[in-house]
Amino acid sequence: MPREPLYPRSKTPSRRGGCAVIKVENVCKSHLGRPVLRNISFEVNEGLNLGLIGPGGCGKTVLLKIICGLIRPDSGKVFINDVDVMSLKETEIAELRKSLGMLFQNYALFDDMTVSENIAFPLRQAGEASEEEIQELVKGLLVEIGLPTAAQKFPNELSGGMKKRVSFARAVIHKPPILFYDDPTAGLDPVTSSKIFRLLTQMKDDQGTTSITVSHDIDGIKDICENFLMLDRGQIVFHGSREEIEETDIKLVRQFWDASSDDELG
Ligand SMILES: Nc1ncnc2c1ncn2[C@@H]1O[C@H](COP(=O)(O)OP(=O)(O)OP(=O)(O)O)[C@@H](O)[C@H]1O
Repeated sequence: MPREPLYPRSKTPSRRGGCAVIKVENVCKSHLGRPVLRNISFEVNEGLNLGLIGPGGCGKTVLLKIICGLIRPDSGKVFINDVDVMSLKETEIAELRKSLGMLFQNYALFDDMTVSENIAFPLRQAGEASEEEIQELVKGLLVEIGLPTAAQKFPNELSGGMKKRVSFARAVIHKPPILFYDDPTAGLDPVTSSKIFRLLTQMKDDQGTTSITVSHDIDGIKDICENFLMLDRGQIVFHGSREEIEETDIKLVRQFWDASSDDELG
């Protein structure tokens, strides 16, 4: 029998029919006196995945953290489903984050919890699923991420790549309507990377998830994102569709896109 989504999309204010779910307006951020993000504005429409690309240190992670409410910008605004994230109190931001899925580079697994407990954490926090449902979902996800026997292991018994896969499972288990992935396949072998990209696409196709994916794996994200935004030294240098980025004559963008694709092939 088809189950209701565990985190029904209607629980968060949403605009449908291809409307903007994530809106970033004139965001600026400096760090230690240096500009990290300069006047960033863009939107991500419902059900789409935006690929956020650019050279190391150009500000991708900081931008993602600002959108999730983990870092405050110096100026500018972020709206998630029309809610002005900056206007929220800490407790409200914490509440909003429960409806987001986030996968950041530093895994952030709880060391004193087993793999199974780590993955189940967002569901237990939401308090909407029965223990039986939780166990079933965890088991299914463990198979999908290729770790069917790791349920009772602790994070310190896992390799970096395994931790990454567990973090991915934890980010998606509550089927959040909005997902942020910071380099979800970094450090993973090609087979596991394509598994993760497949799962990510499945989330989008099945749940209509809206997402932003930071990745250095251009070949990998080419097929899973509809649009791409490239940053360079904190500024947007490109925003458009896959067709547009493949045809762009902006030299910097061309070079980055082609070189990154070649790297992956080599
Ligand atoms: N809390 C913070 N707020 C603002 N800027 C920060 C903060 N922490 C680090 N930075 C700076 O932000 C800059 C951009 O870093 P960021 O991690 O966003 O780059 P990135 O594009 O994700 O790089 P990579 O591809 O290597 O992961 C760095 O120069 C860093 O010093």
